[in-house]
Amino acid sequence: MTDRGIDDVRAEIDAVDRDIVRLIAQRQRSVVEAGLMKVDRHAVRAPGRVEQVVDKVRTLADEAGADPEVVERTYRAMIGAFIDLELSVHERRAPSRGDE
Ligand SMILES: O=C(O)C(=O)C[C@]1(C(=O)O)C=C[C@@H](O)C=C1
Repeated sequence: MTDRGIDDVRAEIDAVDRDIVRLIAQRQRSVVEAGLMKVDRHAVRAPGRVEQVVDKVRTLADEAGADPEVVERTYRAMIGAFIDLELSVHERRAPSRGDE
């Protein structure tokens, strides 16, 4: 038997969430910088790069003892949100001519 209760486990989850959000903020700064370097909306979406990232994090998940399926789905959702952010940053820098 353990003395740990649900509050202890949730405190641990909350601490992990603080780390995750801090790392998402760090990742966001790099993603926005990458978006500013790209020439058009297709380059922002970079579908080949998305698959590379997903392959890489599935391997990292295996090594770390995380479920690769959970990690892949988390990353696809996160990258989708980052693509929207990059597109809005890109659009503000170079308003679309509607032909991309
Ligand atoms: O690697 C890039 O080019 C990025 O902009 C980063 C990132 C990502 O979040 O991983 C975001 C948008 C692209 O679709 C591909 C990958």
